[in-house]
Amino acid sequence: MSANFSNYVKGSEWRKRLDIFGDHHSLFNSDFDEWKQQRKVVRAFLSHQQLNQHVAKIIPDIIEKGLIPILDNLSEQGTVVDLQDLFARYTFEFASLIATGSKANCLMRIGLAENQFQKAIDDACEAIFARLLIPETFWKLQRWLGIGKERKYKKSWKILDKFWEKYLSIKREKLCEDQEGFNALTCYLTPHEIVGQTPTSNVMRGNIVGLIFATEDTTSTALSWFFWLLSKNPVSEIKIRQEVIKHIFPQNQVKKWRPTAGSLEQLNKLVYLHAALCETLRLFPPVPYEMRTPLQPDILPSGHRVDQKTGIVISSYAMGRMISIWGEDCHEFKPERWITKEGGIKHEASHKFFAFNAGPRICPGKEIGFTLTKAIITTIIHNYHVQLVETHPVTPNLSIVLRMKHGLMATINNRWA
Ligand code: HEM
Repeated sequence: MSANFSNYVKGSEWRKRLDIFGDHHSLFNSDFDEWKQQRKVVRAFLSHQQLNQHVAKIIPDIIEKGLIPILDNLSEQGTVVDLQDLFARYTFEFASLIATGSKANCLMRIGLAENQFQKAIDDACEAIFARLLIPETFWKLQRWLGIGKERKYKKSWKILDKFWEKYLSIKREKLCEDQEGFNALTCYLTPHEIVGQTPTSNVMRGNIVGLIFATEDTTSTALSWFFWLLSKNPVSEIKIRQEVIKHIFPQNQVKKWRPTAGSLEQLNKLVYLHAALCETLRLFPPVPYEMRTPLQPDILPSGHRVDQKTGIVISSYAMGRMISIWGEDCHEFKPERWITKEGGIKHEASHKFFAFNAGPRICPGKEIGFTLTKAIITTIIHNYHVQLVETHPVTPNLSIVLRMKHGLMATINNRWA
């Protein structure tokens, strides 16, 4: 993935199974020079100063106006909530704003309407997983007959197309009076200095839908497993609460905490929280495996010989649980393994900690992902007590994203009420 990157491509086998994220010109499905070009654009976008400023504004805004009223209400009513769904709404709200500038308003309608984008992505990811397991002729036959997971895949495609058309028409109408801050779609349509010429509608669709998926699904999945792991390791929750109090309220005037544009920086001081997040991503990487095809025969570091006919699957889920990589205690949740003797964050090489991929195709949204997760975790842990429903089954879904099959049911209690 790193040392011989150019020999290991996503290739046509990947593309035909994940075609919902665009063709061979789009970021997620391209290789070679096409990918380099798209990658340059997405990197420039994600590291742009204007985006950083926008992110610092919208995260506190979504939490204050969308999430906190819901959490307060759940606490007052004593209602059970599916945290996985709630997290997906929070991250979708964010993803929609940075990708298109449009508000999704899906935190307003909780309990009333399903998040259609999320449902379409979930169904598509399950169908893609099936496409990887069953013979090609079989899923192609299912697609032709419009049955099974292929029926859902087709429906998902239509829903995502509808979202895309809506985004595009809103944007085209409002382009001149765009007050929604820095977002990828405006950059594509303007065209912005980081994009150059406006790409085809197909490429834009693939990249925008892909960006929303990459932002939303990964971070909400990480959040769900984080709270599940914390429920099994209450000492870690206490440590995070103590750390928040120590660093955010140094004068000991402990009170409610809401993130503000200025306060997001404070989250970087929370070493134990960062360690607990890395530990979650080690044990439950939202993207549980990567697939590649070699262009030329090669010998893997393991000694295995591979050639053009070898489909390579690298399981980050398995890697996170290997004694040879993480030691005898690899199955334990131990945030301490990420903390140096001096109390700083211990950085692990990406080929060891593979949750964000490794090499040139490493996730370009890693830092934003950490900010997004830390802001909501700190808000929830400091202000509320989360009690998971003990009897509710928690199992991973069979999909290309490691979501929970039945969600994560919990009750919420406001600590300040
Ligand atoms: C916990 C959070 C996240 C995790 C675990 C994660 C993980 C990954 C992984 C494993 C890949 C490689 C997938 C592949 O092989 O195609 C990837 C790609 C990508 N991620 Fe993330 N991601 C996270 C958050 C984000 C966020 C918040 C953003 C955007 C703000 C983002 C944007 C992207 C993009 C654009 C790519 C495609 C890069 C390329 O193909 O060159 N990710 N991510």
